[in-house]
Amino acid sequence: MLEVDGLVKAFGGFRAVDGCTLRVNEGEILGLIGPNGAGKTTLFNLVAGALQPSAGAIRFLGEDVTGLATDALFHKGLVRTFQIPHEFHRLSARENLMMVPPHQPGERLFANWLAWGRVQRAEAAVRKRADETLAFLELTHVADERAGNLSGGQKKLLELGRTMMTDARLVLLDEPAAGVNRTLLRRLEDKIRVLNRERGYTFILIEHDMEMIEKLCRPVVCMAEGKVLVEGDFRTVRADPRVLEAYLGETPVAVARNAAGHDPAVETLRAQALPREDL
Ligand SMILES: Nc1ncnc2c1ncn2[C@@H]1O[C@H](COP(=O)(O)OP(=O)(O)OP(=O)(O)O)[C@@H](O)[C@H]1O
Repeated sequence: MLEVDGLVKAFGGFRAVDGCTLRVNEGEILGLIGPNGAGKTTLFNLVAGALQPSAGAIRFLGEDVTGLATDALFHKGLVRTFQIPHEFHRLSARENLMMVPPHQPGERLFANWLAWGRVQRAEAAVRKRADETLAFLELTHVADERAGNLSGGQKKLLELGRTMMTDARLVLLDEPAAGVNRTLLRRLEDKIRVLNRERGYTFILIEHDMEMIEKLCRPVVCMAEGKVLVEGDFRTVRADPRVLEAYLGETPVAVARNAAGHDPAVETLRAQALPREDL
């Protein structure tokens, strides 16, 4: 579904993405992990058309989409969510969803005068889809609430809902678990799973929450220094010494020594870098 080949993004002399090659097959939930600064979000920005690559190629559904802008990709079914939700905070949750579908007839002044009935029918259809989306996400009770007043988890669910207002094929989720409480996190995981299994969405998910990665993602790709370091199922990636080395910035020998308990500082670092003993 998505083929990324030798992708590079340079900021001045620094390569945030440095020859990244990656495949995503239809139906997968691919987990993208890696230490801070590995280039994950920059890769998302390149794939979603928010940044122009310095080199390399991106193909989506067999078509070369390198350098296409976000809205062109959106129309092809490639959409993304943000680490920090981008809601219109003064609009209600429902209105936020209703804003998503492009080219609504009511957006054109003359259509409002000349084809009032058509505008009304189109708006009713979008409203129905928004209400179905809110029901799916179990957010009906906050449909009329200002989006700015929603909790962090509800905003993340609403972000997911925005992707459901389009005919998305590939959804890029940037840290969906960040700032979400445990209860809403379980719901978010369930909804991602249902969208994947029952509605045919393919996902790439950037996440530092290894529990979520383990539950949802196959395959898992670990990036470091702008490149794919290791790819495989969660257990394989977790067991790979290069992954621990990338997270801790240690040589394999030092990691092995510290794993034997010689340096309590590294144990602390490991606990901080890799929450809940996951890696
Ligand atoms: N616009 C920019 N200009 C200069 N450097 C940038 C820019 N955007 C990102 N970088 C740098 O590129 C590197 C990769 O950043 P990126 O945000 O892609 O990493 P990440 O893997 O998503 O990290 P995190 O897990 O912390 O979100 C970082 O060193 C970052 O400072």
